[in-house]
Formats: sequence, C-alpha cells, structure tokens
Amino acid sequence: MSDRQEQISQVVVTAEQMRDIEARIFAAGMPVVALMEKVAGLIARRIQNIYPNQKGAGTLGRRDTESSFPTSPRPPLFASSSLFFSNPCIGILVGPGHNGGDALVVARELYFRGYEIWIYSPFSQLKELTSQHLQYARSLGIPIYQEIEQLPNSDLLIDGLFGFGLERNLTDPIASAINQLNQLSVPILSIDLPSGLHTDTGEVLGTAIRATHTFCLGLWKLAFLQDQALEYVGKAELIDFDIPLADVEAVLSEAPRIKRITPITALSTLPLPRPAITHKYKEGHLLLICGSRRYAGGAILTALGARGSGVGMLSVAVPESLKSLLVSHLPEALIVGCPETETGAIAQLQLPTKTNLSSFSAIACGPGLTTDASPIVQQVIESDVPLVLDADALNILAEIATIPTLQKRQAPTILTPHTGEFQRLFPNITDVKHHRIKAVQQAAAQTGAVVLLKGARTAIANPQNQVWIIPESTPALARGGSGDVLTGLLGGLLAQAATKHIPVEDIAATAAWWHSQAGILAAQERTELGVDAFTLAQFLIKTLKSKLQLITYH
Ligand SMILES: NC(=O)C1=CN([C@@H]2O[C@H](COP(=O)(O)OP(=O)(O)OC[C@H]3O[C@@H](n4cnc5c(N)ncnc54)[C@H](O)[C@@H]3O)[C@@H](O)[C@H]2O)[C@@H](O)CC1
Ligand SMILES: Nc1ncnc2c1ncn2[C@@H]1O[C@H](COP(=O)(O)OP(=O)(O)O)[C@@H](O)[C@H]1O
Ligand SMILES: [K+]
Repeated sequence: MSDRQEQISQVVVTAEQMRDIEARIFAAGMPVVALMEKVAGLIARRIQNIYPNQKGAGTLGRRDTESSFPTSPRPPLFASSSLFFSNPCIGILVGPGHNGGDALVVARELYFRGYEIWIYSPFSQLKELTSQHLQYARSLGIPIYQEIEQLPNSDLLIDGLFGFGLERNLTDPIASAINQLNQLSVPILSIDLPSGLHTDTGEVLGTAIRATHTFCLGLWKLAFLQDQALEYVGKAELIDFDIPLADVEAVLSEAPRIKRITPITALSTLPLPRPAITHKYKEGHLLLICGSRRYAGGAILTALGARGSGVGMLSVAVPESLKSLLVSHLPEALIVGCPETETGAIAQLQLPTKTNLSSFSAIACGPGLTTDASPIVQQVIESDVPLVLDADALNILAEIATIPTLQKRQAPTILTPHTGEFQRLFPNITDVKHHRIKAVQQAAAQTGAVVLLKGARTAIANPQNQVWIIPESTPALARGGSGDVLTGLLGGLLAQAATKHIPVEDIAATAAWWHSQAGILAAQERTELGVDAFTLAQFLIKTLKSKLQLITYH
C-alpha cells in the first residue's frame, strides 16, 4: 500500500465535507462529466471482476424473462454466483441525482461488455447529466422501466438511487419500491452507500436498500462506521478515484478528525521492537484490580488479556479467596490477595510493603469487582497513575457521580463502556444508540478522559473531539468476557507506553484494533461460535504475528 493509499484509507468524511472536497476538484478544472466517467468506469470494472461475463461458456441456470413482481418465486440465493450464470442479467436502479448518473454509466459499460441489462428509472425529474445518460441508454435499446411491477428477473441489482445527496426521509412510491426490491433474494451492489441511509449517522431515512456489497466512492463516509448501518452496508469496499490529498487536507484541516485505524498505524503504536538493553520494570508494570468471589473468571480473563500485551510486570489485586485460583492460571503474575467484604468483593487494597499506587506504570480496574468495591474506585481515581476504568468501576462511577473528579486527574484516564454502561454513566447524553460518534465525543469532552465506546464498530474519542474508529470486527466477540480481555490488553499497552510519548487515544485504538483482529482470526479458524473469551486471549499473539508478517511482506 502506498503512503497516499494509507492516508486515504484513514480518512472519514461527512456528506458536507465530501461535497466541499468535490467542489474544490471541480473548481480546479476537473469536469464533472469526466469524474463521473472515471468513477463509474472503476465500478463497472469491479463488477466485471466479481460477476464475470462468460457468455458462450455455457448457459447454466438461465433465468426466465417474466416479471419478478408481484408473484414470481424468489430465485435461489446461489443464483447470484458467477459459477451459475454465464451471462448475468443486471438490473440498474437509477435515482434522480448523480448517484443515478453513476449507475447509468455503469449500465452502459456493462451493456457494451455483453451483459444483459435493464434499467429501473422511477423519477420523472432528473439532473441534467443523469438525464443525458438515460437518453443515451434508451437510444442503445436498453429496456427502461418506470414501474416496479414491470421489472424482469435479474441475477444482480445495482443500486444508484441515492448517494450522499439524500436529504430527507424516503416516502412512497420509492419507499415501497425499495421494500419490494429488498424482498427479492438477489444480491444488491450499492453505489456510494445503500440508498436510504443517512451519510453521516447511518440512520435509515424511512427505508433503505439492504446491500450485499457497497462501493464507497473516493473517501469513507461516516455511515460505514456506525453500528446501525452495518446490516444495510454488507461488504464495504472503497473505490479510490485519486482525490488529491491536498483537497482532503484543505477541507478537513479545521475539523476534528474522525479516522479509521489501519493496521500500519496500530502496529506502529506497539512497543516493538524492544530495546536490546531493558529489564522487566522498564517494559511497564501494570496493576489490575478486578474480580470478586462472585465473578472470579473476569479476573482471569482480564489478566490473560494483559499477558497478551507483553507487559513487563503484571500485578493482579483480587479478593484473598481468589488468590490461589489466579496463581494457578497466571504463574508469572504477582497476585495480591486483598481483604474482602462479606459479599466477597475487594474491601481494601493491600499492596506489598514499599509499594503504593504510584509504583505502577498503569492501573486497569473494574472487571468483576461488583459495586461493593466502591472505595477502591475512589482511591484509584485519586492516584496519579494512568488509569483504565471498565465494567463495575464504571457502574460505581455512575453511582458515586464523580465525573468532575475525573476532570481533575493529572494522569490520563480511559473509560471503556459498552452502550449500557455508557447510558448509566452519561444519562445526560441522549441517543447514544443512534449517534454513537457524537455521543462518545461529548463523553470525552465532559470527563476530560479518553472514552472507548464498545460495539460492533468501537469508537474512541479524546477530549479534543478527535475520534478513532475500528473499521472491522466480528459479532463472534458478542460474548461474555471478551470485554475483560480488552481491558487487560489495553492496560498492558498503556503500562508499556508510560515513558513514551504516544497519545493515549492511539493506545486505546490500537488495543481495540488488536482485540477485533484477534476475534476475526479466531472466528475464521473456529467459526463465529468458537470465540469464547479464553480462546480470544490465546489468539492475541497469533494475530499479532500474522499482522506483522503482512506488513513486512508488503
Ligand atoms: N459529480 C460526479 O461526477 C460525481 C458523483 N458522484 C456521485 O454523486 C452522488 C451525489 O450526487 P447528488 O448530489 O446528485 O445526490 P444523489 O444522487 O445522492 O441524490 C440527490 C437527488 O435526490 C433528490 N432527493 C434527495 N432526497 C430525496 C428524497 N428523500 N426523496 C426523493 N428525492 C430526493 C435530490 O433532490 C437530488 O435530485 C454521490 O453519492 C456519487 O454516487 C461522486 O461519487 C463522484 C463524482
Ligand atoms: N456485534 C459485535 N461485533 C463486533 N464486536 C462486538 C460485537 N458485540 C460486542 N463486541 C465487542 O465485544 C466486546 C464486549 O465487551 P463487553 O460488553 O464489555 O463484554 P464483557 O463485559 O462480557 O466482557 C467489546 O470489545 C465489543 O466491542
Ligand atoms: K446508492
């Protein structure tokens, strides 16, 4: 990957920013019509790659020509595969704007490459360029339909109804047409984004195309990184059409950056290679404070996550009754047994002599504590040590309402809530479910902490409004205990970075990226049902090794 590609793949834009960037390109002299040709040419070539036209190589599985609406039976899912169709029939859905224009250029190109094409163009008012392309398609004899009921069967649909120009909720008749198109068991490839999604929030504006594959054009739009958009987007792919970096910079320079974390950035944040002359305390000393008689496993999983980070020294404070269990799982760690409450929570921290909280390079506190360990959380907040607060530490924080004391901390703080913990902690931030990125930015600004909001697309914000988003993950991680592994891993990386000048949000993003990648690799090897939290921790180093190899070889 070139430097430019690496930088482009990190960029995330809103619809407004994309419009401004395009406006600069057009103002500089690039004709709109030429850009549309270029972009649509790239899309057409990708479609040819995915669904090659092997006309003449046999005619397995030919479709009938009668209408797919309203009563024709659904074609089988596998009908989409190029293995089954030598000459795929492609239906092109055309909207009123330039998204429709792109689709029409794709239609024309595929028509000339021998594909069987029909066009669905339900709008009477089209932008000038789109209208011209439609006229030309008509002159070529490509069938054009205005009514959904007229549409013939197809093996594939290309969605060019709306792109980033969609402004308001979709209404009938186009809304019901989209609903009917979604009912067909035909793969849908969306151009730029699935029609009906809000470009920034990923919200469904009335209804939206459920794409199997989306070609995001030029730069990643924010919607692709929003949890609520994922089931509409399908497999997402960026079509890079050579937007000059200078134009991107010019438009984004003032704005708080929202970035996708890439393997190169994540790996460059890791404490590798280690200096030849070092010792265990130079490689970070992490204190984990976790577990209770009720939740013993959480402490083990957090510690295994920390082990995966490679941290120099690991101390784990647990209730006394858990000590031997932890020792048996983590012989290398220093297990600190603490006096416990009647309920089996840590009652007070009893660190070894000559040790206090300031002796550690970082502290990670919370998994499995129960809310009975409240004084401990207060104590760690008052320390001057970089701190990760997760799980019950966040619930305690919500109960004791000490957000203002977080602001006063001298050392960095990272909060790692899932959506439920987030809502308890920040009841004044509404709509975290629908505006996750805005919500995480507000939370970071309110607390002065780095906030890592867990989810399908984990987002990390710093108090300066900058955001990192983890662009890929797996639902295999939606499983008890996987968050504990992340807390340990993050704590371990934070401890190792203590003497280095790496922004804390970069460390949080790296930990979340590594955690997701481990989930992805484990799911590939063991299926999505095979990624229990213990297994996930075992995959951390294996994943790191495979990612480092990829970087070395490219
Ligand atoms: N100009 C170019 O040559 C390029 C075009 N691109 C394509 O252009 C798209 C943006 O084009 P546009 O700005 O024309 O916008 P769109 O094609 O996304 O749609 C805008 C059109 O839809 C109408 N509209 C908006 N909301 C509606 C609603 N709820 N119901 C009915 N009609 C509605 C608007 O009045 C306008 O006519 C991108 O998504 C991309 O596909 C770029 O990707 C590449 C360069
Ligand atoms: N659908 C999903 N896709 C990808 N990752 C997910 C999904 N659901 C959960 N995760 C990840 O799994 C982890 C779950 O953490 P958390 O909710 O704290 O669980 P626990 O407290 O049981 O350890 C987080 O890192 C989260 O981002
Ligand atoms: K679209």
